[in-house]
Amino acid sequence: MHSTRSSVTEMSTPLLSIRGLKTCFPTRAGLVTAVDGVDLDVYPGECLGIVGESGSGKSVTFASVIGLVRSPGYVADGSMQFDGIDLRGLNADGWRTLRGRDIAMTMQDALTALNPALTVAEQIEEVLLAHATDLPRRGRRDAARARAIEMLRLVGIPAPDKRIDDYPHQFSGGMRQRIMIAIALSCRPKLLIADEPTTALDVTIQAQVLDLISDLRRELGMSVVLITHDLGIVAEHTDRVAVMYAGQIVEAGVTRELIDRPRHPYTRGLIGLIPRLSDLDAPIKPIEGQVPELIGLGGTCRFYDRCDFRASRCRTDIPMEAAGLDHQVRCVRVEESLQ
Ligand SMILES: Nc1ncnc2c1ncn2[C@@H]1O[C@H](COP(=O)(O)OP(=O)(O)OP(=O)(O)O)[C@@H](O)[C@H]1O
Repeated sequence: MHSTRSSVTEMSTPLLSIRGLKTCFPTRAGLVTAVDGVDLDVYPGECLGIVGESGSGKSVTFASVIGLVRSPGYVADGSMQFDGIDLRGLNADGWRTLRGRDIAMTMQDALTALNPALTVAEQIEEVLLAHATDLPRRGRRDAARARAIEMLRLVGIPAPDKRIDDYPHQFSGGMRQRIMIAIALSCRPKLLIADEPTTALDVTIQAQVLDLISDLRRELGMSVVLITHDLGIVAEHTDRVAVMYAGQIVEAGVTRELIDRPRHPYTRGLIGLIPRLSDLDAPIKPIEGQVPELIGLGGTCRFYDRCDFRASRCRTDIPMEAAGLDHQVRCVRVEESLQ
């Protein structure tokens, strides 16, 4: 996301800057390149959406950013700078400090991410005692508990002073998601990575949790990366968006512009999946086919097999090109496909 830049991005230095990120998993079938040459910037205070079908590399990209790629996977190439820190140069201690304090990530499934054997109080206090730098030396534990209750109140848990001593299974799915957000935000991180924060929730609770993240972003002045497969959520809650397909970003830009003027045939397919408010009964036409196996790709556009506009000149590695103000696209047939 460089080249032509809009007013959203031109004034500030990115908080997180990723260039040429490549993350691989050795498997029996061969080397899976789950993330292949990703460039991304996240600016202070913004919400960046990462959208794409299942298996496009969204989670692995951000697992790489927080140093939690599952073994035997590894970051094979690229650079990642966060607030002046070279993330690839961090040792285990460095990661531990950064993860609790400056970058927090909420996982897709709150029930498995939370520890079932510890009360909510114990889980939030553990993070605070390890990372909060502004708790008083005397009465640290009491101060951590008070802060934990305040966090639960902030994310909308009723009667937080009583519920704080309950275990995760005593809460509903929506409440558990809120608790995970409370834990993630308890040290006031500069960056929150929210991976599918609402997939498991019904629509009303979904909207509440997403509104909560937006409100807290404004209140705490943090940046948010919102990972989702739902472009409808992106349209409502993000400032900029990157569309991922088969380990690469295929289109990126300011959300409004990208939704109003999508260029890549894949993005246009995803937009076709947003139900129109005026016509909720209209049939949704899914994008036919599947994301390709991420082994030995290269030498052709990755969307080739599923694309209605494929041509012989798509049989090469396609670079990202500027397509407008802070708008880039990885397609050599943009003009023809728009006619
Ligand atoms: N542990 C692993 N071993 C082998 N391959 C893996 C592993 N984890 C991820 N991958 C590969 O990376 C690809 C991208 O996974 P990732 O979880 O980033 O996708 P995603 O876009 O976040 O999808 P979802 O929305 O389902 O979470 C997978 O399709 C798979 O090929």
